[in-house]
Amino acid sequence: MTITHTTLPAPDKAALARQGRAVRKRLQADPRAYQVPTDKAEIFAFGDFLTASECRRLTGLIDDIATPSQLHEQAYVEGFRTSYSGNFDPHAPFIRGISRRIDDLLGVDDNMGEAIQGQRYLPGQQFKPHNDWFYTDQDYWEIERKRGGQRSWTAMAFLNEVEAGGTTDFTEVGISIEPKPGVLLVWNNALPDGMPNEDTMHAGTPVEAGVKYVITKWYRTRKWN
Ligand SMILES: O=C(O)CCC(=O)C(=O)O
Ligand SMILES: [Fe+2]
Repeated sequence: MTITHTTLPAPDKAALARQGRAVRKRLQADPRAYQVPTDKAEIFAFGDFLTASECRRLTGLIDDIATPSQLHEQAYVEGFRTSYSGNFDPHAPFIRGISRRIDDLLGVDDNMGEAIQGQRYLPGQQFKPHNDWFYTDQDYWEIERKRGGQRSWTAMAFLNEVEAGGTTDFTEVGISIEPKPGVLLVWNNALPDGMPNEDTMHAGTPVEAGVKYVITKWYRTRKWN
């Protein structure tokens, strides 16, 4: 029997629906937001969210903090997420400023967001198709449940131009987004009713030439700690 994750109990469903509505309303009213035309998932893009100098500064910080990326799944799958990543110090004024700008854009309280993570992919490195929301039948959920619960929205920014490869592909929606420095992607990991949206499946495809740098901020339904 195949168990799809949408048939599992959905903790935080009401909160996800509520947060979904609030953020959707705010983004759709924002003239800077471009909404990807699909009814499968709510995906928005903002051009020039970060300046060139902010992008440069962030890539330098990623080089300082990056260590091999972790996966939430207990059984580590070889080759699944081969990038290097690390969390920025959320108290550093520069990071706090960027973090607040993302909170503001979404209209979400800053204590709901995880620490911003920086990520670097060298040629051959990738993040295979995955969902950002937690699989609540996995052992890690017991920990995540207590530190903020289910993930709601994701905000991810590209920091540089990649020579070849390294696109962000939403495999179920059928779009492939090329890294452009300063562009911020924002998407709802849940459906409007608060159930996990399987169609938010996405991948960082292998970098073929050059290096790829991104930052990601994941939001929870409750206070993150
Ligand atoms: O690097 C990418 O394009 C995708 C990154 C990603 O999926 C994530 O940080 O959750
Ligand atoms: Fe992701």
